Amino acid sequence: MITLALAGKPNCGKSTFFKAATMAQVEIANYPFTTIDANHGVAYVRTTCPCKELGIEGCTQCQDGVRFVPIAFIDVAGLVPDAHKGRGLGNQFLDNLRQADAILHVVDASGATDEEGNPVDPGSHDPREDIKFLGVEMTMWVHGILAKHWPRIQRQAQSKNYDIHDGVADVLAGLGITYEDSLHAATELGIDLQRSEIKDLVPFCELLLAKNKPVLFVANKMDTADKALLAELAEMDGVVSSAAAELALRMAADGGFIHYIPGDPSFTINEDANLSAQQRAGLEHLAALMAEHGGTGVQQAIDRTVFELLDQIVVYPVEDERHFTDKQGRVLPDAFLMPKGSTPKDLAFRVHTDIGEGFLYAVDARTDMRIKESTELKHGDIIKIVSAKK
Ligand SMILES: Nc1nc2c(ncn2[C@@H]2O[C@H](COP(=O)(O)OP(=O)(O)OP(=O)(O)O)[C@@H](O)[C@H]2O)c(=O)[nH]1
Ligand SMILES: [Mg+2]
Repeated sequence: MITLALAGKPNCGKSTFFKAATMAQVEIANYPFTTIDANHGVAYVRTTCPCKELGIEGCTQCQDGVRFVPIAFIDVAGLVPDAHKGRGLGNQFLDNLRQADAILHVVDASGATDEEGNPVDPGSHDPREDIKFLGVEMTMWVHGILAKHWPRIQRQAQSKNYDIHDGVADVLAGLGITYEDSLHAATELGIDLQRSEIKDLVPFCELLLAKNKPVLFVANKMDTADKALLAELAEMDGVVSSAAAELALRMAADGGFIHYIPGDPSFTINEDANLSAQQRAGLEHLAALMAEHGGTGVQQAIDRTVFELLDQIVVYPVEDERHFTDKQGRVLPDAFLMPKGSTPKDLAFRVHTDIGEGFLYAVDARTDMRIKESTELKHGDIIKIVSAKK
């Protein structure tokens, strides 16, 4: 499963974002290091369910044609500058980022927390200062891991059957870094690792990370941020969000007060909702905020990370290609996230190793035509796999 992690300095709203996205019970408070042990949960990527477009009745897998595909989500303890040297609560939290395919870097755009995450008057800290540090911490953490092993790797790489890139891949495998990643990064930088001193390998580590842990910048607390500053942050190719607003909306929807599908630009108040004047005013305030920004940004941040940074598509395997169902008659029962460039055979293996091994051919359910095993699947494809193994 695709795994995303939330990272950033303490008190910027990571757990609020996590709670809104997963509806898990987690601790949220206005002081640094509220979260110590990482929270793990399930969040969802939003996509359009093909059932509407195809006019298929009886889909129970989507809400009004909006389909949510699960991903794993991790909320990590706050990081402070020099965390890689053990500052703050140390670098063990960087370790939690290992499992993540991509990172959402949450920044408190309201400037209401200093660089250590302590509450300060809104606007008294410049959030632009918080943007760079995560990349620096992550790079220096990877550099630290490599440094620990560097003399041994260089020594071993003098032997014939052990290349220096094998050494890099061995110690950084936990981060998903491979032999090819190391080779490509060294080639791109024009460096010979065998002759490099570890102190000169910071750009190498930075490049390895850029390729393996893409980061989306999330300017959170937009509800209390300075408008001009927010516009500037939005220009930096990130997503502007209010995790607190999203959490309030999801709780209100859960309580039956409003109709809101996560990621929608607006919501409607249910007519029979018994709301106090204060609750109604709160919802009106949220509606105005969403109208200004086109939504709360929480779902948008997750979707952009998965579809743009990680280049995923959603594919629907079915067993009955005429009715778009499984054998039990359930409409579009599964939705799989797969990297762009995946083929029907990759999908077969994703369904089950046996199905992959017995792969015979695939049928595009929309056209009812056979497709080649090497055909590149498209976002929204509905595919029947025919396999010798059942
Ligand atoms: N105004 C506003 N406040 C927010 C928003 N998101 C979170 N907060 C507040 O920011 C404070 C910190 O929120 P948390 O979610 O605990 O932050 P965190 O990043 O998990 O903090 P640590 O676990 O300490 O690293 C709380 O008082 C939240 O209510 C937001 O979108 N807008
Ligand atoms: Mg937290």
